[in-house]
Amino acid sequence: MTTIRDLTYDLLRRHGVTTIFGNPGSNELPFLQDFPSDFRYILALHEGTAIGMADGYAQATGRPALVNLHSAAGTGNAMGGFANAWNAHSPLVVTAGQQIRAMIGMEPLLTNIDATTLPKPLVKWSYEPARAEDVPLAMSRALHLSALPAPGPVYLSIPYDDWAKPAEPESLRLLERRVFAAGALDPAATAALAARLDRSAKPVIVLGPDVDAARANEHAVRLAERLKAPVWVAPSAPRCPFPTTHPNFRGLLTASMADISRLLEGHDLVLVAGAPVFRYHEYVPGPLLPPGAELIQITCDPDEAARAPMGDAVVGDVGLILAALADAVNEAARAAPQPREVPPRAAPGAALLTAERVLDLMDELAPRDAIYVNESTSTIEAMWERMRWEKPGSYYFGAAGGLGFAMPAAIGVQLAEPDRKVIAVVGDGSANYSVTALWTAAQHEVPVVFVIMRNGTYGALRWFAGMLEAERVPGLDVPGIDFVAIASGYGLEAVRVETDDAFAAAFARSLKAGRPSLIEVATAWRTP
Ligand SMILES: Cc1ncc(Cn2c(C)c(CCOP(=O)(O)OP(=O)(O)O)sc2=O)c(N)n1
Ligand SMILES: [Ca+2]
Repeated sequence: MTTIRDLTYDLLRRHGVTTIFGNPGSNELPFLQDFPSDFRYILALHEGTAIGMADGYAQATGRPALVNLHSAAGTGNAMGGFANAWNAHSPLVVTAGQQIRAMIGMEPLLTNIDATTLPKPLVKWSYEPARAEDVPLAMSRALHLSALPAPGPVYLSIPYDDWAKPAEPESLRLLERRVFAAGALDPAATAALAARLDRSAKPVIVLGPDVDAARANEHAVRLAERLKAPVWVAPSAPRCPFPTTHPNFRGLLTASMADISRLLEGHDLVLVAGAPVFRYHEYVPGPLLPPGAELIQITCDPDEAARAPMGDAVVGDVGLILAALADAVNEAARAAPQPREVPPRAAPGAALLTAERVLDLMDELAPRDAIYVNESTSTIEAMWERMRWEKPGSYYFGAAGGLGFAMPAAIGVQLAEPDRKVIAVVGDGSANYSVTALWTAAQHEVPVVFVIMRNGTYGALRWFAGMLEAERVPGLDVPGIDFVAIASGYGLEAVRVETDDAFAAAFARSLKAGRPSLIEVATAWRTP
């Protein structure tokens, strides 16, 4: 007899989902029992870590990742991770164990009350099957839906007595299903779009995370080079869609209406690909576009297209559309953009290391194809100015700005990219939100280099307090945290450094160690 559990694991195998991230409770044990030897379970000590690892893994593999949480409490602990995954278009299948069907009505302990409401609106679909026999179809639907455009997290609440029930023979058909999304523009639409770009006197390209998710960076380069157009990265960037060393690269757009229009001033056509229009952050009112500018957005997300406050939009496969446009546009007659001004390397030997000096040392010492998972929130701008990211999948940041992403996501990314070095750059405030990730890294020997930038304060909030003229705000300092002791407590090798030579030596050691390690580096706080 094929049980619901047997068929579910077969479905997961067919989708290549053989890694399960999770933190179990009694409701989850029947799903996990007789755990198949061709699967691996990555235990997180907190559900925020579990979903963060799954998010990093899903984004780096480009395939659905499964995270199994404990009923309502586990789901609640993961909600910050849902926010990041939702904004990142991350294909996550999140399951939570539900109480036994015979008791749910009495709401005993561990009942996930109104389970499907809990994760909304941060999921594409949320479901608790009416019958045990419906679980395989629900899992099949969840796996397909999480990956179909726009990708995103889905949630299943499954009563724990369902797993041992027999699967209906007809549900075995689910194993054969293949679901593909089309998504290229028809030739006429491509030609019309290309013609509009060719007619533009001064086009500019703004790229978002879905270009990197589609691994379409090279098509964006070809299009920018043929159009001889400068390229900005869309604001609040959770990924790097264009080589920062390319002469057309201009940098990360500041995340306010007024600043974006100022930076794009003089352009008559703004082509946005793979990003919402726009993921603003600070409120600095101003024109949504510079005078005389038109905007065209290419997005995989119908809602992004529908909610944009200006311009035209095309919904489709971002990679296919960029590739077709790069083939269709003419070689522009104008001069190619001149390379941007890159800040000089920070001076060595300062009494207290500047963040810029740490970033420069990492950029110089790390392999060129290293991957940075960032949560040092006051140094984002400096990273985009200084770091040389050239390959797809070189940078990740929590897409909803929800802290607690980087440390676990770095583990997920490293599991997905064993041949590239993953470096988590985390502020001494952010490092506390999913600090349990250090234990999982140690237990599974995932060789992430965790760099904790210790400036003793919530730096980004200090900047915001200034911008918002919010004076005399409490709770902005985080002094006296000993990350070396914390890391050692979780079984991780760790070192504290105060000088650039000591940092360089420790960082070089960590890069070669082949096992996880943490470096706590004291940096001078300064307003970005
Ligand atoms: C889950 C969560 N809680 C709180 C915040 C608010 N927050 C907080 C608390 C920040 C300070 C982070 O400080 P840090 O030490 O990690 O980095 P910097 O000192 O470089 O800013 S930035 C920010 O948006 C958040 N984004 N996400
Ligand atoms: Ca800090």
